[in-house]
Amino acid sequence: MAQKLAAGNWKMNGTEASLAEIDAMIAAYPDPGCGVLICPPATLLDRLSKRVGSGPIATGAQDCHANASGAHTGDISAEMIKDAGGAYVILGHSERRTDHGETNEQVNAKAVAATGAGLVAVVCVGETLEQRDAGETLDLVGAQLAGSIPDGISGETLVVAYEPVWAIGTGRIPTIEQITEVHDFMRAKLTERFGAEVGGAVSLLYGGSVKPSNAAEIFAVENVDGALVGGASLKAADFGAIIDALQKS
Ligand SMILES: O=C[C@H](O)COP(=O)(O)O
Repeated sequence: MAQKLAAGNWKMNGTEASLAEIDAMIAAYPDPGCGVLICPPATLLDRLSKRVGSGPIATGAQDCHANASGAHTGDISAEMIKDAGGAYVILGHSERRTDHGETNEQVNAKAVAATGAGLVAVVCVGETLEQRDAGETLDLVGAQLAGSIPDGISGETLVVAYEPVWAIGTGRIPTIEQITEVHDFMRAKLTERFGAEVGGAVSLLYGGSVKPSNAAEIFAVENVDGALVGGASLKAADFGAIIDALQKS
């Protein structure tokens, strides 16, 4: 059975002062009944990891290089993330695929590096509005899953996030039927490739304009095991309300 996970992606937001939001969240949810993950910018990962200690909040990074070390200015490796206290790394986010031209093959290599270093890879997939309007969503998501996820993963080493590009930061979410269709499809594809045990154990997150006001209906979808939250993860009150909705789902 897949773990319920509320994951916050702070993107390129946050300084020392932002860590106070985490204190507020720990105080409000000392024992959340679901997994909670925060992926701050790399500059805060070590500080945040020390702040949350061995408590219920896990930390992670937003990207890693496929190599363990070397001449790659500006990049960080999976080993460095682990060393900074991170347990997860987001890979193939649409903002990386768009801003940095990341391909499925590169995401796959990064996932190999991440899991090899003992991290959980949070692999992101999702269509643009043009692709949805052209009826290409399932083909695109299927190709991203096939290309970005390496062989040999398990429910303990992989999380998949479905994030329609047109829903990210726009306040617009797909219909519940559309979310259901894609999540059922992803579960079926993972099961087909990795078998029922692994396919059923991979947490499938929905991401894109998740807020306290829409979280409960999204979490009611059978194959939605949680959310990858951007903007609403920056404020303890909003992210806390999303955690609360996930606990109750
Ligand atoms: O990684 C998170 C997603 O891109 C969603 O961002 P958002 O919640 O701000 O729409």
